[in-house]
Amino acid sequence: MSRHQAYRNYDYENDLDEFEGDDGIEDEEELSPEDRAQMDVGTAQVRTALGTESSKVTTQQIQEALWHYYYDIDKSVTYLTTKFIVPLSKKKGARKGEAREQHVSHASFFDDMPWLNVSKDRQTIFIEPLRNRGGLLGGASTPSKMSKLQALAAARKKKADDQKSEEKLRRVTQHLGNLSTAPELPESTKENVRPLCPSPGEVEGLTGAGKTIIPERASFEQVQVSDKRLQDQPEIANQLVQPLPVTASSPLLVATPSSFARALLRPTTSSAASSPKTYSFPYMNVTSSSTDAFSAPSPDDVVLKAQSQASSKKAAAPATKKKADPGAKSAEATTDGVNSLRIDDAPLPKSKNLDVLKEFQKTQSKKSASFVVVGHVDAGKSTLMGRLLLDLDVVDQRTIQKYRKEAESIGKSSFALAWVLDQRSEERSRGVTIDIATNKFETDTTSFTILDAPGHRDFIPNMIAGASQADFAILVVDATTGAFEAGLKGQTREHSLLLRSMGVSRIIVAINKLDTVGWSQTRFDEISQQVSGFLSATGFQLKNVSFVPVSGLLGDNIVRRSTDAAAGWYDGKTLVEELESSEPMARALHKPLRLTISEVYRSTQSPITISGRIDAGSLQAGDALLVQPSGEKAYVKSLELDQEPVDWAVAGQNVVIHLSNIDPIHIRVGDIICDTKHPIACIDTFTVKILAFDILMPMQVDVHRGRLHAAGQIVEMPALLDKVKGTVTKKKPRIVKPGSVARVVVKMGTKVPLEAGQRVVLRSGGDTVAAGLLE
Ligand SMILES: Nc1nc2c(ncn2[C@@H]2O[C@H](COP(=O)(O)OP(=O)(O)OP(=O)(O)O)[C@@H](O)[C@H]2O)c(=O)[nH]1
Repeated sequence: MSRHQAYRNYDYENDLDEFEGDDGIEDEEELSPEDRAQMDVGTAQVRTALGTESSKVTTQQIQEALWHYYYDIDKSVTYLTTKFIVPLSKKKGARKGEAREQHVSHASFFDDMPWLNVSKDRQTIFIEPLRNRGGLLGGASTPSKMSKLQALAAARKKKADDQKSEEKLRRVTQHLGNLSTAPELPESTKENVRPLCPSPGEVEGLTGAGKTIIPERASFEQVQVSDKRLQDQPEIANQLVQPLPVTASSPLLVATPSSFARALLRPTTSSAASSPKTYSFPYMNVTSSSTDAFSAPSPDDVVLKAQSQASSKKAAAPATKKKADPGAKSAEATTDGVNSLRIDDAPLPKSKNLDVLKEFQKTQSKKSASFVVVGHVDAGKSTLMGRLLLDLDVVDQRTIQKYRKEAESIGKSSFALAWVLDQRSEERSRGVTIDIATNKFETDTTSFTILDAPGHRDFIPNMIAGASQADFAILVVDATTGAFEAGLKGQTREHSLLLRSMGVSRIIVAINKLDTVGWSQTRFDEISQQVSGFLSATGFQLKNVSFVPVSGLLGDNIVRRSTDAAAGWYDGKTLVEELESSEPMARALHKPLRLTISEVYRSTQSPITISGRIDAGSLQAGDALLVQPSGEKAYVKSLELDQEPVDWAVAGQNVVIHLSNIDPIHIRVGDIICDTKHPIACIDTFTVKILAFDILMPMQVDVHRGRLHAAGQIVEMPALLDKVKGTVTKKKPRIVKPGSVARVVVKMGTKVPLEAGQRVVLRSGGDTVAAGLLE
């Protein structure tokens, strides 16, 4: 028996309390006789598997591995080998390598290179020259000795040369000291570093005597040597101005500019008349208009500013308030400008600036409600909803005939009604609902949204998504002999638990397929009784639970009363009547906007269209929204309710929103759309008060909230709580048993948009292990 199985079979009520809690928990766990026997057998098996290497590990190490891997011999052997045996041999290998490295020399390094194996007779032999190279033209190797006369002449020449160059250097240094391209600076600022590019003003200021004047639009030929002292000493002047071969008297001889030069350096406007063939560098041709180029807003800035002003009057109000502080205003304007910059150039949608809640109160003629249809696989959920839509004329008979023909062709004629909801080809070919299917219908009093959930256990996450959008639920139970019992052990039970955990309190139990049991009242009563007991144990109040005997396939007691004589014993409400008498949940109209995206797609109205139920708050066309976790802003281009364009929508409504000014990469199913001023936070650790459906311990879990699901881990279990009062009954339990309420801390792999008051479901290994409320 594995330890997990042992946990399941544990007598929690009697024994677990001793096991849990602070006291004595940290003590070493005693092995049971069963564990001890298994440990001994395992140890022997591991030693056999390790063979000669088994001497390298101790019995304690083997037993720790066995305990850790739940007596899995293979895993334990792999662990021991990698941890204790292979590293040793690796280390040995490493030491050998080190030793070898010490003996490696540069010469021996290339030993085995084939191109070094050249036979001796083919190797080049370098022969030393017999005597030193000679002097010029191969003359004597040492220079011949100078005569006394030659030496005297050479010494004089050298002295004269030295004197000449010293004098030259002195004069150049003196004149360099006098030269400056800048006006005299006050002493205090002389140390300051000059900017590399003087401003036009500075250039204009260089007019004092003794300065080389470079007028604002100086051309090569206009550069003149104006320093008198330099003019007096043309030799030095020539040396100084060599890079610009210009003299005061001679005009600069210039070649005709090439067409490339003409294109690149257009003729200067000022000198064009006097010297049309001269060109200036663009940066010397600075005009006041070009220096001011960025002082005024660009045409783009003007357009963006106008758009952002038009988009929201609300935004304009705080801006006017800030008039008193011009500094703050300009800072604000800059921030606004930056914020309004978008890659998408589409104009922002216009807003009618409606008071949405007032509008809602005015037009509240019909209730709107969403319900989720849940139950065990093949209980007949889709068929029941198909029938409902057919009998309410939402779907016409011709469509059903078409479906029937198509379904017949693949041998699934009984699924024709289910195909009204099951639209995917995979769902139709498998005869199984995979994802939530939505549809709408209206009665005299209410506008309903159907959320048809899949029954198969593999698609529980989709069922959770459906339940999170619903005001109430229809639990479909298959009355066929044996099917109900199977369902109660399966998803009838799990779905009910999930509904309760998701905050759904009203359930209509449709006891379906009663045609297969001849409309047996006994069967109906038996099922009603069992389901009542089970639901009340789950936490539902029986006043919120009602039972209707139906046949989805034949349409009895759904929209019309059953005409079957065998069903005459039932005089209660039809399914539709039960739906109409169900009150939708209270709407969080005054809270900040929250909408969980259930679909993202491209539509004719917009490349990014989303749909989902507004959990809280309201929105209208033109509104700015924030998408979390991407943190990107989007705008509501237009809205649809029940496939009709509308100006606004409120909490509780399933809405289609056509978005603009956002890249589709920033939006995914499961993301939250929220108010830009009161955004939902993205967190990676949260505390949740949960009801455990299975044994909980620090473990990996999948966290589900609506369409969002992400990997996480229970990292702490701070307390067990009293189910009714919520008070702490035990601190730091090591495990939480099924049916207990506890406070646990979950750490997520990534940050996700979650906030206090939201309901989450924890799943592990394909099972729902807990559900609860974020604290
Ligand atoms: N006899 C009889 N058969 C029914 C009735 N309702 C549904 N069925 C049959 O039950 C089968 C399953 O029906 P579905 O509507 O696909 O069941 P489901 O609960 O939606 O299935 P999943 O969504 O895949 O869990 C089909 O063959 C239906 O024809 C009914 O009232 N009477």
